[in-house]
Formats: sequence, C-alpha cells, structure tokens
Amino acid sequence: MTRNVVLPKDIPAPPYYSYPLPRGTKAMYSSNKKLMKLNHVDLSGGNLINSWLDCMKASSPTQIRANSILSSSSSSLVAPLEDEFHDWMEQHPSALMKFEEIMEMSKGKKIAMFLDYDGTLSPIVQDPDSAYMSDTMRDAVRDVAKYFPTAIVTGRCTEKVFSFVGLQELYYAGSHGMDIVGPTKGSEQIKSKTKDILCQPASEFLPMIEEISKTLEEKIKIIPGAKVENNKFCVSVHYRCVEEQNWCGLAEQVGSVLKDYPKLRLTQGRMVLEIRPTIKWDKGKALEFLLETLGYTSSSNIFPIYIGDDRTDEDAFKVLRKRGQGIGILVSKMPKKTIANYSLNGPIEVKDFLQNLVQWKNISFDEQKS
Ligand SMILES: O=P(O)(O)OC[C@H]1O[C@H](O[C@H]2O[C@H](CO)[C@@H](O)[C@H](O)[C@H]2O)[C@H](O)[C@@H](O)[C@@H]1O
Repeated sequence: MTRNVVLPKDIPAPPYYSYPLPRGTKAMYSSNKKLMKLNHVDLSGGNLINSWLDCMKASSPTQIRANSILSSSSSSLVAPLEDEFHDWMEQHPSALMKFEEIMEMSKGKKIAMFLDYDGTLSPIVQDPDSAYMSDTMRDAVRDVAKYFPTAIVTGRCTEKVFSFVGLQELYYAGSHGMDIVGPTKGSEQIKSKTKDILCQPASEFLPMIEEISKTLEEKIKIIPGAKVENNKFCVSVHYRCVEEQNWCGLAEQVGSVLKDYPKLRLTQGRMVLEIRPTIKWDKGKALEFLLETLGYTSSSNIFPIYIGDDRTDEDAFKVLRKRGQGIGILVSKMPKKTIANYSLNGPIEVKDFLQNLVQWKNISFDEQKS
C-alpha cells in the first residue's frame, strides 16, 4: 500500500493550560490597527502564548510542507522518513488491511461504533460551515447503524453535527461529549426534531460560553480570516484562514479574553483553539457514558470501535486501552503520536471500512441462516 510520506516536526502534547496569563505578555499595534509582532517577556519560565504558537506552527500545513520539501530535496533524508513511516505503519497498521484480524477479535462480541465527525466522516475544508459529508458516507453510516449501536462523538455542537449527518437513529455526543442525545423515537419527536437529552455535564457553563463566544467574536474581528464557532458548551476559534504572521495576535486576543474566565481552559485541535469548561469531561468520558447507556458497563461481551482523527480522540482511545476492549483507529495520512491500534488514511478509507463491516455482517448473517 502506498501513502504520501509527510512527516511533521514533533507536535507537542495537547496543552491543557490554566490561567492567568504570564504577566509581561502584551500586544503592540501600529496606528492603522494592523497587527504587529507580539512582544513576549517570559516571567514565569513557561510563556503560555509562545507555547500555543509553537503548537499552532508545528501543526501548520506550511511547516508540514517545509518538511516534505526537505525530504524530496535530498535522497539521504528520504530513507529515514520512509523508515519512520514504515515503523509507524507497523505499530498502527491499516484497519482495512487488517480487517479480517479485527473481525476475528470481535467474534462472539457485540460491536458498537463510535465515529468522530470532522476529518473522519467529512474531509477537512477551509470553511467549518461547509464541512459536509458525502451521500455515500451517509449511506455507509446508516447501514452500519442498522446492525450496531452507532454514535457520533464530536467537538461540534449536537445540533450542527446533526444537521450535517441527518440520521435520526444515531446517538450524538456533541461539544466534546458534553451534550449527549439519544436516537429519535417516534414520529412526534421526528416531526419536532427533538431528541432525548441523556447527559449535559456542563449545563451550568452555558451562559458563560455564550458570553465568551460573543466577546471573542468582537475581539477577533481585527484579525482577517479568524472565525469563532459557538459549539454550545465550548467555543472554537479557527485560524485555518489566518495568515501565519497574525497567529500571534490571535493567540494574544484569545488569551486576553480567557484570562477573565478561570473556569474555562484551552485545548488545541486542527488549526483551531478550543475553549471549554475545566470539568473533567472529554470524549473518553462520553464513550464510557455511552457504553453504560447501552448496558455494557461491566460486560466483556462488547467490542467498541472508535474512529477519529484529532488529538481530542486520544481520550477515547485511552479509555478503550484501559478497558482492554475493542479498538481505536486513527485517521491520518502521516505518522502521528497516538495510542490508537490501527489507522486509516482519510474519510474515503473510513467509508470503505464501514462498508466492509456491513458486508461482513451480511455474510455472517447469511451463513447463520444456511
Ligand atoms: O471532534 P471533531 O468532529 O473532529 O470536531 C473538531 C472540530 O472540527 C471542526 O473544525 C475542523 O474542521 C473544519 C472543517 O473541515 C476545519 O475548517 C477546521 O480547521 C478544523 O479544526 C469544527 O469546526 C470545530 O468546531 C470542531 O471543534
């Protein structure tokens, strides 16, 4: 199997920093309000804004492209990169290549499917509001859900992701698992588009998130390309369309707002800064909650499959490792630090995997009948 070998520099572990900001970190603006380089004074030995920037830069396409150019300009550099890719693939083999092995492991157990949305079911695009999934992907998810309990676990708010996926029969764990709803039951519920709320551990944060979202929207107006997305129990600040020279200014703006909210913390995703409550809740906790809801709290008879592409999905992979149940599949085109067991190189391979699963279920169902 061939894949593009593009190795990023080491991406630092997700920074779960707490506030206040280090004193001495301040922005300077020219008179025409254009952002200038920030002036950082490291007073604490751990400059927060600079750490964010390191993370933002390490995961930027420019950085990744630079590494790829480097690898193609010298054949002596290509070999180690290929070796590294090969080693990584040995540790996280393709879930498609190892499909039979996975099915063998699941034998006699009930599969439950957990799917991240962005980068897993839909390709990553510039505009978060246009991250649509394909009809073939929707069909594949619908078919999987006919056989196995299926949940979407996402950083998006539940309403938004439901508007993209549009399948009533699924569980949805939006806002990084802080808003879990069950499948829609009955025609009345379908008509009114309401769903059963199963868990909202951060409900008290709703007004705070609403407030910070509005403040951030105002603050980042001066930064071309920056976008705030209110995800109900968390907020995303997107910088995919922001010029790299303005990232520092953006981080500074976010920092200046966040310092007044000690009950909120910042994490990072794919070209996005995410602000969320400090409560101990993440996609891993949501996965545990859903397994419990499905009646599998202490059952050894369950085989959860979790597919995701983001750092936030690592919390769910960790839960599966800890339980010694099921598998985690990382969606990535390049080697990344992960505790997932297997890999898939993008949404198209995810769709293939889901279709294989349905086909396998159909065949084993026919075998049982004959
Ligand atoms: O947990 P996920 O379903 O992976 O959601 C994480 C974030 O995904 C979205 O942002 C990402 O996808 C966008 C569309 O492809 C892309 O433009 C952005 O750069 C990515 O970070 C979503 O917009 C965020 O709110 C989610 O938190």
